Amino acid sequence: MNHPFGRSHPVDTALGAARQHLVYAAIFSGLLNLLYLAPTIFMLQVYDRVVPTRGTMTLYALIVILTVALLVLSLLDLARMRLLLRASIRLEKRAAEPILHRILGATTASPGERAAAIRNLDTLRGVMTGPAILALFDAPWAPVYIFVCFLLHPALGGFALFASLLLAGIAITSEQATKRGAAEAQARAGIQSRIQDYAIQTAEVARALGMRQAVVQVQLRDRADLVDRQARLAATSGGYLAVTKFLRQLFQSLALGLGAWLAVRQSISMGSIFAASLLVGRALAPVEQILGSWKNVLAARGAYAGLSEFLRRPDDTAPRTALPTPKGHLSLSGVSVQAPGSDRMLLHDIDFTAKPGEIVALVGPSGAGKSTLLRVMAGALAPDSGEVRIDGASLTDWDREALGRAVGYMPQSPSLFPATVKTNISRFAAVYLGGGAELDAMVVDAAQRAGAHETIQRFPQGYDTMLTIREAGGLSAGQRQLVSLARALFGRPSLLLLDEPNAHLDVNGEAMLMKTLAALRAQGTTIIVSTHRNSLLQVADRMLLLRDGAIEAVNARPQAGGGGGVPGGVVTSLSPLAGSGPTSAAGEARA
Ligand SMILES: Nc1ncnc2c1ncn2[C@@H]1O[C@H](COP(=O)(O)OP(=O)(O)OP(=O)(O)O)[C@@H](O)[C@H]1O
Repeated sequence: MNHPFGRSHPVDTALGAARQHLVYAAIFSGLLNLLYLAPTIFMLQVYDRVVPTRGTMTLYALIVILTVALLVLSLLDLARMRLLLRASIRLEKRAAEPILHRILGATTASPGERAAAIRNLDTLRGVMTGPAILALFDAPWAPVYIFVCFLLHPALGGFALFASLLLAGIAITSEQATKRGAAEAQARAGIQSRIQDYAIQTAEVARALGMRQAVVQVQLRDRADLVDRQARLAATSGGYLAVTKFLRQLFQSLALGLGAWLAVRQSISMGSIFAASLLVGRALAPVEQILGSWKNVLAARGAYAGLSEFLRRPDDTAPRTALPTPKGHLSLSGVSVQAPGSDRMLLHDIDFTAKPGEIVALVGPSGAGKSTLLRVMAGALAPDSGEVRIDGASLTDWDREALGRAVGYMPQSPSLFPATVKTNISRFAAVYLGGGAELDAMVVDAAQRAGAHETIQRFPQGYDTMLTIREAGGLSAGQRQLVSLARALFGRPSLLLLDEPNAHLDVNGEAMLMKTLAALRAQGTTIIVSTHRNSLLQVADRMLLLRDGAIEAVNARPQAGGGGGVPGGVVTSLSPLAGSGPTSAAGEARA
């Protein structure tokens, strides 16, 4: 699929696309603000023209004009709201796709950063139709009201100018005072919501292990911290808002007083007294509006900055030149991976190659880096240095989607989606292949080769059984593993990466898996399989021993009777691999 926004900043592109609507909304705001003057002019005319001349006909005419002006004002207001709504829909349409692609496609982002990115887009879209943007649109028109005040009398104009500058100053001070706290509170709220989701998911374990009290206490502490931050922020911005409200009301009344004083001195007409008060009020209103919705303005700014930062990462979703379907030549050179946020090496300078029709068993003690290595080989995790190549092309040069369809990856935790078993196995292929008998046949073929067909048929609705959002998806650990294996085998991949595929399989399942792997090897599939159990080693051509993130040994398959070079066969070579014995399999492997 083409991602036309992959290379530039998709939010800027989307905002650019919504610009026309925003420009019209700004123009409408101008007209609206001119029409807001209508009641003031009406009042001036009533006091200064109608009352002194007792001109009832003039009054009727003025009422008609005022009614029309207010009607047009309401229609413009409605049209402006619709324009902003359209702009937000446009933002969603243009930005959601590239951002979702990046969220799922970025190899370097943490889950928190991915979750924040989509939340930021929602925030940005929400602000487009909220009161904050209206206040921002109205603010530039305040000078018009001040100008009209000047027309009434320079003293009134000067007063309006002073009042609006003072309130603008307060608004800027408020922004400075709350900026940092707001950003921190927003970041904490994001973390907090993720922790809470996790606590809900793991509630079962917490109940069983008597951890409820403790988990609740920890949650309460975190919540209290967040509430405290938010309360402090609200108190600060609330204080500024209260001062602003007080000053605005005071200034509005003082304008009336100033007008009366000027009228007594016969410098202005009677009508101008009230007009001055209304105009000053109108000129100051946007400042108060902006302060009232400042939280949203800050949130929008933070959201935009957050999205920009996220989108500055390398774009893994950008289209690449189509390469032929891979045959399965895998090579790693100098691959190193660091633990996020520390300099601990999870993988260190890995050099390794595998060719089509070969099964390599990845072994090593717990935490040796087997899963990490498989994730790197699958392109799920980008190495910090070094290169992974498939059929000679670097992973970064492959079109990730096309390559992914030729790769079968089965992670340690099956990670199934809340969809039907068929949809899961087919990797949502119906979206691009369309459904139909051919797809069904491919799904059943994958399930049969994974030894999952019979198991799936025993599910309540067979292949159409819906997996739930719950962590286990409504299946047993072994069943999940079978479905995940079938998904890995879907589409007959040329490179198969399996992370402990037999961890939950029964004896029959394991025997079936070994038969499948042998058959796939015969068809020329490259297979890398990590395991803690010795049985799978019987089908392996080579064994790669990892320890502390580094390759300790690569050796040919141990044959019964020591033919492969490991004295004592597979079983004796495995126990040290589990990390307990003093004699390492590596030593044996080197022998
Ligand atoms: N996201 C992560 N952040 C930090 N450290 C990590 C992360 N994932 C894995 N590790 C660390 O990387 C090391 C290797 O983990 P990995 O899961 O690759 O080991 P493994 O050999 O597959 O272990 P096992 O046999 O228990 O599955 C471990 O020390 C682990 O603590």
